[in-house]
Amino acid sequence: MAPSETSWDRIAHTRATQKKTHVSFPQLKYPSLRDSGLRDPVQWLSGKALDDGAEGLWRVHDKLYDLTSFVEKHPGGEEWLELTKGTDITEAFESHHLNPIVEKILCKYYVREAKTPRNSPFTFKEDGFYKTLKKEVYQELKKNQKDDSKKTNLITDGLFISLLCSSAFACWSQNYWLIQFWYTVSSICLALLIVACHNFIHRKTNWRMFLFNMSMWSYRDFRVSHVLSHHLYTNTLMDLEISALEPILLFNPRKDKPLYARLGFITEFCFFPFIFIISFAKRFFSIFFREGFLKNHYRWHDLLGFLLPLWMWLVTGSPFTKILVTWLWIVCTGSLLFYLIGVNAAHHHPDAIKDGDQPRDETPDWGAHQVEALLDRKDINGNLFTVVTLFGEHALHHLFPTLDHAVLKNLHPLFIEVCEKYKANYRTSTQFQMVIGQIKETMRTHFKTIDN
Ligand code: HEM
Repeated sequence: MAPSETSWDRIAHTRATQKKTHVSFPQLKYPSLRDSGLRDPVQWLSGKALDDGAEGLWRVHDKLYDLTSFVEKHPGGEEWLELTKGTDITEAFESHHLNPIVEKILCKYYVREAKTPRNSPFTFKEDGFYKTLKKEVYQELKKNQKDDSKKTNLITDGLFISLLCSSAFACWSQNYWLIQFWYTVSSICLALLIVACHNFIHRKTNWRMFLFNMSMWSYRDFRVSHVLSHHLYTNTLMDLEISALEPILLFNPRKDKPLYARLGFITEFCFFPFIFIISFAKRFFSIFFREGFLKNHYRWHDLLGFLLPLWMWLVTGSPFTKILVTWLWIVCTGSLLFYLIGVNAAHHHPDAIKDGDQPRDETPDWGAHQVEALLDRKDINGNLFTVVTLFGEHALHHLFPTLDHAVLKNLHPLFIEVCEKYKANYRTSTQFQMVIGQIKETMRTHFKTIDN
């Protein structure tokens, strides 16, 4: 029998304080390296390797595979398998492939059974919500040949060109108000471009994903923090998009949340502007204090962010200081806007399950958990531009991250049908309600039970 509200509150608080297990999933040990060091993607992957029982190989469910000879052949690109060596890739494997042929290919690389239970609460039962939906989506996509993805490409390319033009105008202009105008346009274009690029980062290697680095952040890091962590373990203790912001911003409910964290919806305005630059600095300085970082994690595309000031200088010939100041303003304002869009998009609302809340099931279906951990915004989902630039169609995007955002709306009727069949807890909201929800969520200290 489920514990009453008071007993859940007490149990959850004890688990949260002891930090030995997850609060919502006590069968899992507290993630190694979660609360120490840089809280960056490399550390997250190292901690996961310690906990996953993959024995230096790749784990899928309870089997270990040696994919060394497959890495270069992987149609989705080498990077995914290179990054995840030594970890459990079950969630990534299940959610990134619709075509059942991948399971046959995987069999060829089987080595042995894993010795420990999986370090994840999620299940993928053949007749469960996610696998059923996946099979139906695969059939639906085969029927529906209309390819709208060109529109997403156009939106992304348009934002990139607008960023180049407006940043140059911001340097060219002499009039104070014109400078302010073009700088604002440029910052908005940068923030929206970075969100739009995220559509491409989830997929096989492609040139548009590199545009993400115009922010000074790294798409490679984002592949870990967003694609492999946030998307696969949404709102759990393994979600790096939550732990990386701690202890300044604490989205998971905790009884002992300090006042500064409860006021996170205000303090976030002070540090969101610097996250793009800080992310660049973290990667750059890691070269000097992390063994092997230069060879294993630093790449030529880490320098792409400097193309924007170089472009501004080449086309306008403005003095160095003017270029530097204008560019830094654009990057910092872009960072603020990007993060404000992100934290108000789907997950940070009291109705979305977080670690600490009582789960309906301690071993939930992965897809059902995704639906439970977010709210879709109906006013954003109606238009492709807002979907692409404001993280719209969030539920379907989480469930099928490799599909272009333009395709998702066609899958909605089928998605709702399967949600109803499996009683998945799909909810919608509006952008305004999400902003209010984010404020409440930063202040939330109580643990929700399944009845409230
Ligand atoms: C970390 C785990 C993995 C990730 C994140 C990943 C990611 C991806 C991505 C993004 C694509 C491109 C999908 C598309 O454009 O539609 C892809 C395709 C593919 N991957 Fe993986 N992959 C992973 C592991 C594996 C494994 C273990 C295998 C098999 C041994 C595999 C086999 C394939 C195949 C065959 C395709 C082409 C599928 C098709 O075209 O229908 N992947 N993968």
